[in-house]
Amino acid sequence: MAEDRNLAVTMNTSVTQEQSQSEPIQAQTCIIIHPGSKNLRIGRASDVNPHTILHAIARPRRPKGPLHRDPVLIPTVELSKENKLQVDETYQSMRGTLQSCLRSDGTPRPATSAQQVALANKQCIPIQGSVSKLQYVTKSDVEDYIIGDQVLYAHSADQFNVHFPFRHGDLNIHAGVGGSLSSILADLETIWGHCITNLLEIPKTELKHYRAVLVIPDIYNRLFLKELVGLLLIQLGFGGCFLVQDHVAATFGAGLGAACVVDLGDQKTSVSCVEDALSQRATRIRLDYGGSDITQAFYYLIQRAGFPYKECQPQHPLDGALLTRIKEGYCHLNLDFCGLRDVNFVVERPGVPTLRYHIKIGDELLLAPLGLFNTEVFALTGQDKRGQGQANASGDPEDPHDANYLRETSRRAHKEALENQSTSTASMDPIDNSTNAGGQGEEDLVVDSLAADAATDDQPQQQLLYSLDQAILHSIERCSSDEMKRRMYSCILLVGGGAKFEGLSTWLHNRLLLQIPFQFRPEQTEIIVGPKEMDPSMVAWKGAAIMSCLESAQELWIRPTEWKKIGVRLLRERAPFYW
Ligand SMILES: Nc1ncnc2c1ncn2[C@@H]1O[C@H](COP(=O)(O)OP(=O)(O)OP(=O)(O)O)[C@@H](O)[C@H]1O
Repeated sequence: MAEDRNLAVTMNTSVTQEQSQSEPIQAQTCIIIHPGSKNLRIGRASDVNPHTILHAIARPRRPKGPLHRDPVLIPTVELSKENKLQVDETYQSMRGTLQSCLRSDGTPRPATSAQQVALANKQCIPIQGSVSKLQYVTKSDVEDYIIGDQVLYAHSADQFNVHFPFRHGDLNIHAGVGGSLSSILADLETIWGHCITNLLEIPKTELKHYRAVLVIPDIYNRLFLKELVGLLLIQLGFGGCFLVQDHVAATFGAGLGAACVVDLGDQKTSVSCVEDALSQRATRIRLDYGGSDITQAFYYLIQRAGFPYKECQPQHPLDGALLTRIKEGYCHLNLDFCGLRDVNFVVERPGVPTLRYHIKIGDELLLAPLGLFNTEVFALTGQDKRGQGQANASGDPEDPHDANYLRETSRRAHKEALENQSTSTASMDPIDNSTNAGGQGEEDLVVDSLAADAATDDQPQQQLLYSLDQAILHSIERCSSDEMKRRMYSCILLVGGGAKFEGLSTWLHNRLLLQIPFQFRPEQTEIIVGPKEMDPSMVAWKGAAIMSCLESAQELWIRPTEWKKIGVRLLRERAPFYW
């Protein structure tokens, strides 16, 4: 019911004349903010593309204060013997599969081995260039903080604390310094405020004339959302804001009414089914792996194939960024690319001569992204990786109609209904009594499920670490009707930077074709990456920009005055998603 109401809010184009006149839609005064675990995308709704920066901040460390440096790449872990064996066996079996693959013209595809690659790189000596003009940023260069890509150059000798406010697709709460909710909100205020002033060139004092749309994760934590609205309206001082889920925004960006949306980010992969601007709650899945895990898997593989840049330290920000660039430039899922391929890269560290490498890499380029379909290998970056679904709503002291209230009133109403039933049935024919017993059973079920809801408040539903194809199948299986399942199987939208691997859509298509249940098989399954030639990592941002200008979105805006007065209840009433 609540979902239907919100659907009406989002899609309703019959905003009253008065409202639309009083609030003209001006794309230049709408700022769209899409924060990610690695990247921040920010820009005016009227911009063709947003500014994309590393979503990180470095702050000078206090003398003798605690040190905390969030890594650029998700770190690898010490593998147990069994896990190491499992990872190696999985790669071995993947290599075996590649050996039996055909190219698109039907000819056998020659596979490469790690030994072949190691042999080809044995003689590789890097070419030394001139001394790099890059410089590390030191404490004396900085007044308060460093933001964005500059953070990669924050002096390594423990002068700075480095924070990424988002990790694994959600706020990066941790027990270390800078890991509390208030510290993270302070970091976000600084980073976003800095971008607005310096990249968008809007003075902070002017923000009351601007509105913000915040793109939030599909699976969200209500407490965090409440704080983020406060950050936009009170701390940053925007004149209005609304929140939109990234998957819903992606369907707007792609111009689709219904799609199973798959977001391949840096540290998470999320899937959900969206129809008419609503992400179906039961279909939401977030998995603990993304592009960063693929980069680490790639490094693991090339190390075993004699990677000649022996000094590489993936935990060093500049090497982490270098490995990421090589992955982005060369890794693929295209079976027509085979044999040893030339890979060129330059190692550049401030103040020392650059080193240019020309090396060969073989099937490692394909095996690394194939981890998306063989998730056992992601044990490399964590042996307890999981998936999760949307947590149930919990109580909020500021919201008199919070989930607890709804649960209580449902229980009371249920009890009264039962009492009424028993008095009325007492005077009835015993045959009718038995009919009522059946009805009562049904209502008990409702109460049971409400009780179960209470038991799982705030606890994200734990799920298995599905592979990409399994996650899509599981998500679609949870759609409420067969018709919807059919629609979702016919249109799968891939977004996020990780969707850019060449050949990913064909690979996924082939995997899914074999597994879609016969009765739901659509005439055609379309897998869309980069709709309308858009960069897949910008689709959600674009969608939010489009939404902000729709007349139907005008009733979603939350104003600072009403937020101060009414608070979180406004989100229940206005959010374009089930609160
Ligand atoms: N051409 C490419 N090929 C493969 N991967 C790419 C390419 N370009 C970017 N990526 C990867 O995409 C990821 C970043 O994607 P995106 O910006 O969508 O993530 P994010 O929003 O910051 O993170 P998250 O969604 O996990 O919160 C990085 O891991 C990056 O290496």
